[in-house]
Amino acid sequence: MSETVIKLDNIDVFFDKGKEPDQIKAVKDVSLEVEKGDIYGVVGYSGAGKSTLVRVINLLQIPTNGTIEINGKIIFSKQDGKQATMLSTKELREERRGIGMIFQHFNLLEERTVIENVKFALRHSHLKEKEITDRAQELLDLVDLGERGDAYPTELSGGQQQRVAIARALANKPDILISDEATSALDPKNTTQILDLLAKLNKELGLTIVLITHEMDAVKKVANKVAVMSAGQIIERGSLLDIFTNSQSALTKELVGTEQNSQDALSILRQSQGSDAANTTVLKLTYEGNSTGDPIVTQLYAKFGVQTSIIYGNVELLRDTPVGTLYVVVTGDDESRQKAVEYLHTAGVQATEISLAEGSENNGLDYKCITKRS
Ligand SMILES: Nc1ncnc2c1ncn2[C@@H]1O[C@H](COP(=O)(O)OP(=O)(O)OP(=O)(O)O)[C@@H](O)[C@H]1O
Repeated sequence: MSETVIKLDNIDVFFDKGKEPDQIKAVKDVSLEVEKGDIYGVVGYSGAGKSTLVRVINLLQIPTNGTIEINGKIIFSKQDGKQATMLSTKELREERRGIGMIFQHFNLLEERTVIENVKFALRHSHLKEKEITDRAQELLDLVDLGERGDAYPTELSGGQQQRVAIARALANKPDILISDEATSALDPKNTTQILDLLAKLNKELGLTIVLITHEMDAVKKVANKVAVMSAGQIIERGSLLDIFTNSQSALTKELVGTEQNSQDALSILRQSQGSDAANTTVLKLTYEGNSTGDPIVTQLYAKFGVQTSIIYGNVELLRDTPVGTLYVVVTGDDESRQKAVEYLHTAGVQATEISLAEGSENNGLDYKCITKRS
């Protein structure tokens, strides 16, 4: 059974602007549930409110209103200015130990060696000196830097420094890790290494990760769930697959890149359709796993006598699962086309009918979901 580890209810974070009457509403009425073992991507452009929202999780940012529950315990609650729950400083320190955090800038102590940086995070633990050293070494081994304990941060690459920061963040054995743009300053190779490491920690330690980023590629590689933020609110959320294959808002489509693909497909379709639109249906097909589109499309002719032309296609890796998208034109009588669509449904293919009418919603694309993945 799934277990909720982070529950944010109706969170507002408003900042006063000095003497001005208006406030900056950085987070507006946001609710979010993160379950144990999730890698929950929170994406959006700069200024959307992502950092402010995640800083609320460990009360680095005190909300204006809302309730924060961590591992079933309410650690903060305030509604309409009335405070119901706020932990003491000591309790808060304890709670924060259960939540590690990494940032875009690694914030390492440059005058201390790598192992000393990790040991620094254990200075308030009740461990003895030898135990602290052993634990720090164990953490460095975990992030594949077991041999570099005596190096200084400046002797390491950006990716290695971020791995030290991860080791430090895990020092007190948190069950939640918040990653705030942790790969934003890294090159693609180091980014991949860090994301692979986060995925490994998630899998091997059962670490729950909240991944704040403006890079959809990072989310695509490791997250299982995604929330899209804009102007202080979550405008869309869902499983990684849903967000990529069935995104609703223009911003989400823009972030995942499907908007451009759709527009390319649409313009090809408009050119190729001509006036012969009778007896045809334009479909966007989405399928996951190792099946490829070709056999499915070929089978439609053999089984139902409908002709199917592929107009546009691509395959993406979501986590490690290939997900294909095809834009196809299906030609045949009404009944055969309907049967073909039903067959696609039973074959686990999501089919979305596309209207080519000019001026229809969404820049000419009018989605009507006619089958759903079962
Ligand atoms: N301490 C603060 N005082 C006043 N305004 C703030 C404060 N912190 C954040 N803001 C404002 O709140 C809004 C959201 O900022 P936030 O940093 O949460 O966005 P973000 O999505 O994380 O973007 P970025 O990646 O650029 O940090 C912005 O308008 C920002 O200027």
